[in-house]
Amino acid sequence: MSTSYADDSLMLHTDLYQINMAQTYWKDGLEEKKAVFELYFRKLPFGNGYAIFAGLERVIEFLNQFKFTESDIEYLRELGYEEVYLDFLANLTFTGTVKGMKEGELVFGNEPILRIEAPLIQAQLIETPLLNIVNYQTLIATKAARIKQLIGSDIAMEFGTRRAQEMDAAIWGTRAAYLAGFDATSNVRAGKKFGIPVAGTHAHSLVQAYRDEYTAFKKYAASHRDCTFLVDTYDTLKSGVPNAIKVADEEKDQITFKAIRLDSGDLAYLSKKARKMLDEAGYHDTKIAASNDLDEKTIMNLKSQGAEINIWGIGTKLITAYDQPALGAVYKLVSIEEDGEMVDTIKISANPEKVSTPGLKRVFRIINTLTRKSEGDYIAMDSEEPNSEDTLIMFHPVHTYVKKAIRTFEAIELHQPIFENGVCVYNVPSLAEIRSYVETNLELLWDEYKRLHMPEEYPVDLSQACWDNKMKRIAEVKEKVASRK
Ligand SMILES: Nc1ncnc2c1ncn2[C@@H]1O[C@H](COP(=O)(O)OP(=O)(O)OP(=O)(O)O)[C@@H](O)[C@H]1O
Ligand SMILES: O=P(O)(O)OC[C@H]1O[C@H](OP(=O)(O)OP(=O)(O)O)[C@H](O)[C@@H]1O
Ligand SMILES: O=C(O)c1cccnc1
Repeated sequence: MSTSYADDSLMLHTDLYQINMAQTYWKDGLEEKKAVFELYFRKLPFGNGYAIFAGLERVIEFLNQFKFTESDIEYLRELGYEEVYLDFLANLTFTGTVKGMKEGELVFGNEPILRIEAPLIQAQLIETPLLNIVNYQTLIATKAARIKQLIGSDIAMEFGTRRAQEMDAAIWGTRAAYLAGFDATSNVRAGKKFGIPVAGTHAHSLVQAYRDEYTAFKKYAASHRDCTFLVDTYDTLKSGVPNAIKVADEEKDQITFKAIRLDSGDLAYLSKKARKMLDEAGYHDTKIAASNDLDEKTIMNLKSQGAEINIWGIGTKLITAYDQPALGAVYKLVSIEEDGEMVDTIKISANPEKVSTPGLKRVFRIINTLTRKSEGDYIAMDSEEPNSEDTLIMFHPVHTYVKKAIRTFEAIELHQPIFENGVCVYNVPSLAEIRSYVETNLELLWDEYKRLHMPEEYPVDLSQACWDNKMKRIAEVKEKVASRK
């Protein structure tokens, strides 16, 4: 049996090693030592050309409630932590400064999505929950954006709750899908919690319960104005569609025959045949919904076969990010206080793509003022002002010979102040605002970056100063290592 606590919190929703590292720092008298961490992923998911950042609202909620409760401390006491350390933890509040992208921002590999400046202990304790939130929600938002991009003005319904990795994933996943362009969800709690439109049809069990399709549709029609009938329980074309039309004819003035739903068989073939039958019966406005393990690949396939489907119900493959179940965002230390000064830190790897970029940085989206399209993102040191430069040189951070010079540009800073010294200073936008932000942002990208298959690589470049700083730190580390030999 699990135990419920009246004062439950998410403070222990972290890895034990964070609490152990915090203990080391605290014991060493480092509770005020400042650190700067950045949260970013390296590789875009699903082979997509962009990702949609989601999760900020929950990150803010978490940081606003950053406080160990009595039962948290009691549990840590049971684990054997010493009393003086527990006293310190019990009094800990979040005093850090956070900058980051807006929710719904288009994000790319290797650019800091969130930047946390805080006492090392605090910054360390929040690593795991922040990654947990951002990794999942960003992944689902990106998957949803791929699907919505493909279906355009067709309706996308999120049906995944029964298949989601538990309840939190269903709720926050459907929010991520909605902000990235989905139109509705079947999850009623998500409707109540976030104001997402809820919608739904009926299950095969309705037909099975009445043991007869005609009766089931008739009874449904007697209790609902808007009707979508699931027509594939017995035989879609011989029984399902004819029964739906018969009931609609009989109940003409009582119901709106919104749609039929197909959930098995050859969806292209059945939808074309069903469309013809509905049209012949005069139901030109009745739509055809489809479900059954759909994702962007199947939908593209169905579209290429001329499927007559205008409502797509998508569950398992969206909510579980079936073809890539993790984003892989990381949280890296980029600067640390030493003798009262901040010094930049680096993590070296044999793989040049994995070498971290040291120092406090800002991210700019470089908009070409002639085309109003984005030329790429530009990561600069905190003190740099790209807008004051006449010509911006953008070069690939690994293959540096790949470069371009841009003269007509506007550099839009992507990081917003989120927390200042522990106080949230960010005006959290509504979901509707986030949705339209995603839409207008996608307009900034050339189509080559947006195609679903093998998109062009969107440039995420370092300023010269940022690149020089990185090279300097690499040289320093190499020298240090060499002198130890
Ligand atoms: N015309 C089509 N072209 C490509 N894929 C299709 C087409 N029609 C259906 N599909 C997809 O093929 C898969 C069919 O899966 P499956 O064989 O499990 O379903 P089924 O037998 O039709 O129904 P059931 O769910 O009852 O098993 C689904 O993912 C479905 O979305
Ligand atoms: O296929 P997904 O993308 O995961 O979408 C959700 C699925 O959930 C339902 O099936 P289920 O067999 O659970 O119940 P049903 O009896 O209502 O069909 C529905 O019919 C969809 O097929
Ligand atoms: O409303 C529906 O049709 C629905 C809801 C959840 C899962 N599958 C279908």
